[in-house]
Amino acid sequence: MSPANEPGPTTAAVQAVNLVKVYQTGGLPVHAVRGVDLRVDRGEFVAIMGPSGSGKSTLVHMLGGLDGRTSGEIWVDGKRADTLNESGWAILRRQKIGFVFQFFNLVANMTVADNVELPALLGGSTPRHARERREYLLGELGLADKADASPAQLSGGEQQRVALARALANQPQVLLADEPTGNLDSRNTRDVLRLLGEVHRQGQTIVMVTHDARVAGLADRLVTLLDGMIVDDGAIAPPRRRTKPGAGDVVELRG
Ligand SMILES: Nc1ncnc2c1ncn2[C@@H]1O[C@H](COP(=O)(O)OP(=O)(O)OP(=O)(O)O)[C@@H](O)[C@H]1O
Repeated sequence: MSPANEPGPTTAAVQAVNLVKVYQTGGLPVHAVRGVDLRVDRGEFVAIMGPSGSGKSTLVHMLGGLDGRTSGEIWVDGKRADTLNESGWAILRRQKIGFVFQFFNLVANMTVADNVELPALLGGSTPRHARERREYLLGELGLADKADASPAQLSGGEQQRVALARALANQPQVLLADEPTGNLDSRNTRDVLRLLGEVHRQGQTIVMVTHDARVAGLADRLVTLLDGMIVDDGAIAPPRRRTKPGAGDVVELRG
């Protein structure tokens, strides 16, 4: 293990050490993640790419304790996390981790505003701070006028943006995002990317799975998975010409 990957009370927001996941399906093992070492420092924005089935979702689920590991270590904010039980993970998630996944799991009988404010309140924010944060996030995502709606009254793309606002409500130590723009049209994708860029500039650590090179181009660093292993890990060069992201944008690797 390289010194940069040594676990412990470091500056890492989240870290995997020799992380392995083997699913057992009908007696046949599926090696989804095969010994991944990944350290994400505070304030970094890491995009994870790779072909379908390469283990991207499994990796980020394990980093957030949503999927158990087969072996290896997970560290969150300098503390060992893989040894936690379910309730330990639940507390850690509430305090330190924000999630945006393809299934948004908004609470159906609560308004959009309450859905977004809840994690901040559970994390100890004052009601005023939770409301201000919610107003900021929904405003940035073009959803200010939906605050009093219920999730069922929203489109899929709107629900996805509410899920992002909820994940960021608590200013988590790390945001884990799995295809956060997966269901969005280009205008809504722009809103989401603008917000991710902005919270990143404010210091938010982000680990994001994406299939879209334009979305990955927003990150500082691109990690590529293949067959459950990291095959490339390098900094992303900023675009030479600062223009709006477009279909023809090329992501350059310095790695
Ligand atoms: N619950 C499960 N049970 C059994 N096998 C699984 C399970 N979840 C994922 N797998 C398998 O693990 C491997 C990695 O899957 P994973 O979803 O992590 O890939 P991915 O890179 O995120 O793919 P995609 O880009 O299609 O979302 C695949 O072979 C998949 O079939």
